Amino acid sequence: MKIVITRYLPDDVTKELVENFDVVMWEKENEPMPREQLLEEIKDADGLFTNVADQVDYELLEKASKLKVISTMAVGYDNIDVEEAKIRGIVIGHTPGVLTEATADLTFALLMAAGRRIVEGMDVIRENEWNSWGPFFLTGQEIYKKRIGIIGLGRIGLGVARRAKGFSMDILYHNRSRNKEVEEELNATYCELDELLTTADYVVLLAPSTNDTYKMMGTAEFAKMKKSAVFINTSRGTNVDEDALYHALESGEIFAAGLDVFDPEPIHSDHPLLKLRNVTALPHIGSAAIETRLAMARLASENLINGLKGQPLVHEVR
Ligand SMILES: NC(=O)C1=CN([C@@H]2O[C@H](COP(=O)(O)OP(=O)(O)OC[C@H]3O[C@@H](n4cnc5c(N)ncnc54)[C@H](OP(=O)(O)O)[C@@H]3O)[C@@H](O)[C@H]2O)C=CC1
Ligand SMILES: O=CC(=O)O
Repeated sequence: MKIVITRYLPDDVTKELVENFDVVMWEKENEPMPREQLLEEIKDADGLFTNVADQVDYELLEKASKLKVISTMAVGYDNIDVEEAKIRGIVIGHTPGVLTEATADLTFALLMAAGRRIVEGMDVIRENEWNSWGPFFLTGQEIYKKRIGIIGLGRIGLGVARRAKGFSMDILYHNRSRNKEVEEELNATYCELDELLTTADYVVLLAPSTNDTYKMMGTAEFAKMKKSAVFINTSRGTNVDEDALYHALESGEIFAAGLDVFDPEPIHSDHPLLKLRNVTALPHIGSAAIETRLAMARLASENLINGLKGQPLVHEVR
């Protein structure tokens, strides 16, 4: 059987794949296999090892007449046309859990960086704008004992909430359904989105990208937030109306934003949001800790091997 791997992966990750299958692997780690090549290679492939940046869409699936398993090295799978794959009997694997803590770390790092203007501080030094200590120079927002509102308190949201508890923060969350265990463990309070937006000092978005969450943060939502509030998005860029966010940040409707995800990705240095000093932006590195990425790659590999051997995947997208 043939498998296609769309990024270079180290030998210890691919060892078992190479022993079991004919492997076509793109030679670069940080650049995608060109779309034309992927569309060609997929024609006689049984398995695909992919990630958040490849579009596994109708066009690709139409060409993939032998494809049996799609394994993504990610928890989110909004880049895959799941419905179309299911119609074709293709199973899909993903990597929940192993990336939870690293992504929660990065989310909290962004929260602290945006709230306390950390990157802006470094820019000030680099640009020789540090003249003296000033009473209100680079003043940000406190974090300790402030209120955090988490939209989408699942695995990663829970990790963020646990970190917030360490900072004695008051924790609000909004999901479609309540999680009583989390409420007990963290003394977290469930509330409607409106209450979360109007009262939280830090609004953290961690819901998946779905039809329901598409641009769920827009003009009306940012207008409800406090002027001193900080918005953090480590979910997906599609969940946010970026024009509305730009306006809210530029006009001072909200204090700052910390963003790891954009729509589309990658963004370039001329992106309007990057012109704002109150934006801390990262290139989609939520799970980018070395141990985490290795665990994700190994899990994605296991999913692929199991699927092609006709065994249950460790984590199947249902
Ligand atoms: N920046 C990065 O590098 C990374 C980003 N991610 C993103 O984080 C997302 C979350 O991952 P993870 O925590 O593992 O996923 P989970 O499925 O564990 O959590 C998602 C949570 O979102 C809630 N949710 C779903 N739909 C809505 C909605 N319409 N409104 C409010 N809440 C909603 C769900 O609760 P309920 O069903 O009750 O609504 C659930 O608790 C991923 O889908 C991915 O997009 C993940 C890893 C790394
Ligand atoms: O964005 C990353 C993911 O794992 O989902």
